[in-house]
This record gives sequence, structure tokens and C-alpha cells, in this order.
Amino acid sequence: MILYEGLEKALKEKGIGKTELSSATGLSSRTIAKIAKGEKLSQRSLKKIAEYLGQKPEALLKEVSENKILQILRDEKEIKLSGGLYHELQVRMTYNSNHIEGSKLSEAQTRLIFETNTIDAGDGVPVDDIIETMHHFRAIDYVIEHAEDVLSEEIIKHLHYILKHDTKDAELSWFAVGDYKKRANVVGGRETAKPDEVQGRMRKLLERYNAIAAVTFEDIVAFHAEFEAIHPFQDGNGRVGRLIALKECLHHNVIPFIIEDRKKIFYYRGLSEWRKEKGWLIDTCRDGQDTFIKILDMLDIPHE
Ligand SMILES: Nc1ncnc2c1ncn2[C@@H]1O[C@H](COP(=O)(O)OP(=O)(O)OP(=O)(O)O)[C@@H](O)[C@H]1O
Repeated sequence: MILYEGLEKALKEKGIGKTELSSATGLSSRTIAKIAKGEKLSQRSLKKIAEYLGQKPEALLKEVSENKILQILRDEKEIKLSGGLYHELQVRMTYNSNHIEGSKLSEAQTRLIFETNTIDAGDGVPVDDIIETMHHFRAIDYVIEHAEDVLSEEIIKHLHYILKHDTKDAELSWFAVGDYKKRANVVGGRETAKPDEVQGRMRKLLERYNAIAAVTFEDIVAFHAEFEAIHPFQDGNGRVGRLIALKECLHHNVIPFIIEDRKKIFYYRGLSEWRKEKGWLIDTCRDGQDTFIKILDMLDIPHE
């Protein structure tokens, strides 16, 4: 839904009515009626109105999501609110997701980096752990900004780029940053897609997923399991996969899940046994939803 707050304010200040706006811009009264209904105006119409009012088009409106959690995250991100849902999601998801993958940073250190941009270095914290933590904060921002876009290879590769650019891995000639792997890899001792199979399998996976009429929690978990089985990137598959799951939960009005580092064994077992038994991974992700719900409850944010 679109709120034309800036536009309504400008009209009021200038004493211009909707009929006058219609005749001055040459836009039909049907087009002008979209403003009151919160419907989308075309770029062309918006530009005409903005020119007439002497304003920038983006100052005239604000897009508001029907998804309450996503809207809270966007509002808090915009005003850089401290101590809210956005803040907690950044710290807890970044800490847990990075720790699962072996980062040495504690939750307290992750929090300090997010809150103060400083680090209490402790015993030999690898610089890449810090860089990738900062990158993970930016990746969550990207997810919040693009939550409602259709999931695509471009978005997935960009998440990998945000996470891995300017890291030590990025210096390796065989490591593709923001692109699919060049060398075969295994996960948990299991074969994954060969580099020349990745693109085809990713396209099929996305085609199937994007054809689902109403995406559910189970669909998002299934996508995650299949993505991890393909393992499209040289490294960073776990974190990119969990960021995709966050994006898709926010996209489809599903409560997101944060897999806690201490539940890692259940998470890995769920992924490894996915083909035989789907319940394990689904239960682990439901438990991850409970982790998110605890944050909502602490902040008195209603959820169904
Ligand atoms: N048996 C398994 N089958 C499928 N996927 C698995 C299995 N075990 C682990 N995974 C997934 O693979 C991820 C690890 O892959 P990868 O190392 O590419 O991710 P990462 O985010 O880069 O971690 P790191 O920073 O350690 O490289 C795990 O987080 C999990 O999502």
C-alpha cells in the first residue's frame, strides 16, 4: 500500500484541490483518485505531479507493507532506532548465523560492533570475522529493502557478493565473489551440485518455487534444504541460504526463524536427512521461529 503523505501535505500547504491538480497536470480524475485509495501511480503521472508541486517524486509518497513485521523493520531501520526489532534481529541473526559457520565472535562482541562500530578484540579475533559480521549487517539491510521482490538468481548472487567481497577468500583466484562456484565442493561429506550443474539446478529450483501460488513456511524450509543441497557457492552457502529464508518469510508474511548456534546439530541433521525425513528440519526451523517470537514478545509486538 502507498501512503501519499508528502503529496497530501504539499496540496494542503499550497491550497490546491484534487480537481485543480487534475486540470493542471492533465491527469484524469480516475488517476488522481488513486491517491486517496493508496494505489500505485505510474512513474509518468508521479513525475508530472512532482513537477507541478516543485517537489522530488520520492518525497511525495511512502510505500507501506501489509506485512507488519517487515514494516516495523523498515521504519526502525530508517530512523536507526536503538533497542527495537531491527536492532535485535541484526545482532541475534548475525551472531548465530556467523557462529554456526565458525566465526569466533561472541554475541556480546557482535552487539558491540553493531552498536558502537568498535570491537573488544579478545583473543585473536580474525579480521575476516569482523568484516563478514559488518557485511552480514548490510546483507540483512538488503533483505529488508528487497523483501517483496521476486526471488531471483541476481538477488541470491548479490547477497553472496555483500557477504564475501573484500575478504581473504575474495583474493583467491578460484573463489568467485557474487557468482557460483568454480570448484566442486562437498557438505557434511555429501556430494553437492557440480559447478557446471549449478546454474541449471538453481534455475529449476527458482522456477518451481516462484510458481507456488501462496508460499508457506514449509515451502521456505524446503527451498532452504534444496538450496543447501545444491550448495551453489564456493563458501557462504549457509549464511546466504538463511538470509534468503529471512527474505522469503518477510515477503510472504511468515514469521522469520533464527537458527541458534546451540541448535546447530539438529539443524545439520535436518538438512542431511531432508530427503528421507522432512520433519526434523521443519521442527528445527519452527524452534527458530520461537526464537524470533521471543523477541517480538519482549518488544510487545503482536503476532498471530
Ligand atoms: N549435510 C548437509 N546437507 C546439506 N546442507 C548442509 C549439510 N550440513 C550443513 N549444511 C549447510 O551448509 C552450510 C555450510 O556451508 P558453507 O560452508 O558454504 O556456508 P558458510 O556460510 O560459508 O560457512 P563458512 O563460513 O564456514 O564457510 C551450513 O550452514 C548448512 O546450511
